[in-house]
Amino acid sequence: MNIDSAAGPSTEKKKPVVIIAIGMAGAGKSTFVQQLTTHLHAKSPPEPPYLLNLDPAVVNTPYEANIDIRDTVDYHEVMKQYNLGPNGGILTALNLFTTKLDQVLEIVEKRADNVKYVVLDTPGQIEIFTWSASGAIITDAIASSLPTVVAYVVDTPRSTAPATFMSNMLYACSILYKTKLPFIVVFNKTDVEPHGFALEWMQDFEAFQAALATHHGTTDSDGEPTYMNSLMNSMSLVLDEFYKHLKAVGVSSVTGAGMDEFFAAVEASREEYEKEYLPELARARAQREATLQKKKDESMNRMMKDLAVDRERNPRAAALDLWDPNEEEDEDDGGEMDIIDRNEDPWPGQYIDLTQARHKDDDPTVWPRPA
Ligand SMILES: Nc1nc2c(ncn2[C@@H]2O[C@H](COP(=O)(O)OP(=O)(O)OP(=O)(O)O)[C@@H](O)[C@H]2O)c(=O)[nH]1
Repeated sequence: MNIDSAAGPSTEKKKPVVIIAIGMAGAGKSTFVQQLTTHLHAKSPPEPPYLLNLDPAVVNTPYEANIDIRDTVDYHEVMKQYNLGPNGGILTALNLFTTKLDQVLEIVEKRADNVKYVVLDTPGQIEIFTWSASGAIITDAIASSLPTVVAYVVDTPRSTAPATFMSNMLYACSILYKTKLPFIVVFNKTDVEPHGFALEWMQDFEAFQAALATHHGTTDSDGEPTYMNSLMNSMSLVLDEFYKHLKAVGVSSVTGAGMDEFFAAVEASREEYEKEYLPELARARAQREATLQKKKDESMNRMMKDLAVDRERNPRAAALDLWDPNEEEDEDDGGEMDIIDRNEDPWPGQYIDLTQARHKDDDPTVWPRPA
């Protein structure tokens, strides 16, 4: 953070917070990211965020991304070469981009001292990011190096019907339990529809049930509650528990209303990340390492036993099988940077189309085809 010079040399610099903007198509993610940027630029001194666009299919972004997936993967080429439709194309483009994730992280970490926020705009088709392996890899990799928060953008005017609201909240719930990251529900477009009704439904399940009872289509021709109505009634009790684990704010990405509240929620989420997510991450990592070490030890013991048996059976071959210290080691292929950080000066031929690699005779790379 930019405050440490004022706070004295002993104060440790805070890491930037990564905000992952997720939401249904048309919820306003890109406009929200643009409004975040405007808000941070307007601060004194300005705090421009570091922006990553992960939507390969977006035609225009209303902000200038620092790293843009479209610089690395040509989504139309991916569709053509792999014979895919739009969703398959976006998913495959994201998979190809994920193969370069180490470079992205390296660049982001280099910028970490100079920015307070890193913002990720995700593909319009929500499930492509939230339910794909690459989405999970990107989220986990980022969250294991920097404090990360999910901003789940909701189209408020389209969520006023209890059934739509509940579907949206169930989706949010599934993302929360999948990522386990601090979670902010951002009720967007409050200039069109204030989000008071949503907060009330989240705080008081009886208010939600009352809204459900009065909403048309929730009773059958005999005036009895429909199956859907009963289901949603029960679900509202389940979701009541889930609502306790998240923060909710209302914003307008057009007027900028609610942005201060959003950033207050982000700061609270940073603390939550440090207190809850990090220890859990360390525990899971230690467990994984212990399991891996156990497996390694087991296979090493097995191999040593097999080797001993082989040597006993064939002592002549064993005598020839010696390590030669003069033998040359395999050379490291060096980490050539392909990801473009737009903050740096452009250079000729910086555009790298990953999909074109398949066509170069001298390049043996074969991109994996989707299953
Ligand atoms: N009135 C109003 N309109 C908004 C607001 N935020 C976004 N919009 C509009 O909603 C539409 C969708 O916004 P986008 O930012 O493109 O939504 P998105 O979620 O990025 O959409 P995808 O590209 O499909 O992922 C656009 O017409 C925006 O102008 C808001 O706060 N208020």
